[in-house]
Amino acid sequence: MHLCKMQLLDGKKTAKAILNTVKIDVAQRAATGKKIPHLAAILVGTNGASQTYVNSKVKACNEIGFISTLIEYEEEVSEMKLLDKIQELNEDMSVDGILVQLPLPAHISERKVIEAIAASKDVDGFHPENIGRMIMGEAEAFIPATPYGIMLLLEHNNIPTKGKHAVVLGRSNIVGRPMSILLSNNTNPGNCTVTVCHSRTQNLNEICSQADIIVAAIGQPEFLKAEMVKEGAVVIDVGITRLEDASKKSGYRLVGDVDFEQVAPKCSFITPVPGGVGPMTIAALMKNTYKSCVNGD
Ligand SMILES: Nc1nc2c(c(=O)[nH]1)N[C@@H](CN(C=O)c1ccc(C(=O)N[C@@H](CCC(=O)O)C(=O)O)cc1)CN2
Repeated sequence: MHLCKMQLLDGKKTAKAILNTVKIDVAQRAATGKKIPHLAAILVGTNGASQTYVNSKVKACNEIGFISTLIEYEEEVSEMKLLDKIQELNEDMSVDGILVQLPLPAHISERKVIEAIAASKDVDGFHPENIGRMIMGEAEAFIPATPYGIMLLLEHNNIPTKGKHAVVLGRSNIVGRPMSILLSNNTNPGNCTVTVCHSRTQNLNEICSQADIIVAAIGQPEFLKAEMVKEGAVVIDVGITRLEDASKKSGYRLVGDVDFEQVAPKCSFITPVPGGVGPMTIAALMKNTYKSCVNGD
């Protein structure tokens, strides 16, 4: 028997509400003759998931009144050509935000590309300058979109975090590491005691089962099982894997890092996949782009 009633943390609904407030702010800017936010997105290759995510970003821009420019390159594009384009966008005063969709093909250095983007236009928040500013708790920092989206999701749904033990599964630069910093900050949401777990962690089940909040970001479908979760925990699922499924029109189904069927009945709150963290990532990116535009006023 489960003691608590599980509630879905609806990322789609929360993202819509956030995007609506940004849309109102953009309309106000337009009415007063101020600059409209402009996002430039670069997509390399034909990875289906990356195409879906970039298209969602362009669609979100259109819906809230941003200007968007989509720049597409073939898989074989040279690193130099990509870096030249980034330089051009850095110098283009009409552009407020630049993102390069990840992952990139193996012949292109993601690090070089990220560092080539002007920190002031790095709305993905991946540039070392923004990471440093985030660690220092500086308000000017652009926070990486997925962890920022999760913080917004916790905030908008009034999830208590102060003093809680949060376990972050995964130590990637774009999710796990920044997530652990944001949750430990002296903010609301925040003020958690954070444990970061990874592939070398010992006693993982024991650590997870002590967590009040679990953020699963390891990219292994249905990794988090019921026996690893404490009754009443808050579970945030960052994973999105496409598994072949001939019964679906798309030919695949989306699966998170959490075994939702098993885990959900034990949780106080849990994010679904799809419709959880994904839409919040887009909403956070739009907020960063808006902020960049306002910074230029
Ligand atoms: N430059 C970046 N690259 C990548 C990032 C990023 O933040 N910046 N994060 C991920 C992918 N990502 C954003 O780009 C992303 C992932 C998922 C979603 C999303 O809305 N997912 C939907 C399902 C969509 C589907 O049908 O597949 C959902 O969860 O409901 C948006 C953005 C890696 N790369």
